[in-house]
Amino acid sequence: MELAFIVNPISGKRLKGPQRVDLVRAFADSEKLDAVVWPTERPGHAPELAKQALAAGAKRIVAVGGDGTINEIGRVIVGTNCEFGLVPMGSGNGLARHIGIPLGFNKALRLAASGSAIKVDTGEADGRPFFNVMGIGFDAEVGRRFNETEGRGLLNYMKEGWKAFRGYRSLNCSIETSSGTKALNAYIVAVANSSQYGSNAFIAPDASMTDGKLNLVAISEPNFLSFFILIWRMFSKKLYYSPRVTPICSDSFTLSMKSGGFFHVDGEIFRCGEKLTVKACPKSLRIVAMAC
Ligand SMILES: Nc1ncnc2c1ncn2[C@@H]1O[C@H](COP(=O)(O)OP(=O)(O)OP(=O)(O)O)[C@@H](O)[C@H]1O
Repeated sequence: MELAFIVNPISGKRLKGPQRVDLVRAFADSEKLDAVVWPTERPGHAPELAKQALAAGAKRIVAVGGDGTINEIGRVIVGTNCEFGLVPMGSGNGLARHIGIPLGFNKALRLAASGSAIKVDTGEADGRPFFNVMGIGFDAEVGRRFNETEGRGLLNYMKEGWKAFRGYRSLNCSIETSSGTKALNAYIVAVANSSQYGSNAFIAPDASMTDGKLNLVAISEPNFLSFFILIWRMFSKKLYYSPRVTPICSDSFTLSMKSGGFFHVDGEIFRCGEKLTVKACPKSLRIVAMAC
């Protein structure tokens, strides 16, 4: 078996359910690919299927889903020789957008099956691989709320963001890198491997996935007006112009907080203690990409 398509039938909004799986099967048949097409049946199923595909000798595994599905499969592939293809079917598709994958289903399928792969960096937070963005503070709080709602998409994400904004207070943390330690009172601390959360909301507009580094972006507590200005700056790639934003580029970060809390990796929420180590893993993933 050359190729394995792992299809999350419930992610995003387009072509949901069995028809998504059928379309991938029809594509694999029409192109006469030496491929299997496996749908995921529950959360946590994609990593099991990815392990199965690796054990069966797949040379390329294609994730058909959103950033959560990409993370579930990517964390099995990272550090191996197996190539990774993406067919973006999520609500934000941050990683796919960063690496120039077409959002159209057929174009993306074609590229994922036959495009060439390049080696890119990945990140690790508390030992958990991430490919797009990880974060603590407000960032993790919005992710936690978003995961608990049925609704998907940018509008629902912003709705949850607004609800969280009304009750959230910043956290004191210190950020240690090889060039020193910085104490901050931050509302959001995000560490980005790619440039955007998804839906063209750029948290680290200058991020590169081949520089061996990650981009930490700390944002101090906004008021009502600056909350909306920050959002506008994100969508216009101008976040770093804000006086509330501190960007730091490094190959590793140790974040120390007064108490433990939550962090997210690519939108998946986990608990952390008072210290959280985030590091870059240079050139650790072979991914089909048009840009990086
Ligand atoms: N058959 C299934 N039923 C329910 N949940 C599933 C199934 N297969 C996968 N999942 C879970 O669906 C979750 C959401 O998937 P994913 O993140 O890819 O989509 P999304 O949230 O719509 O997109 P994005 O991450 O871009 O916002 C994942 O955490 C995954 O574990």
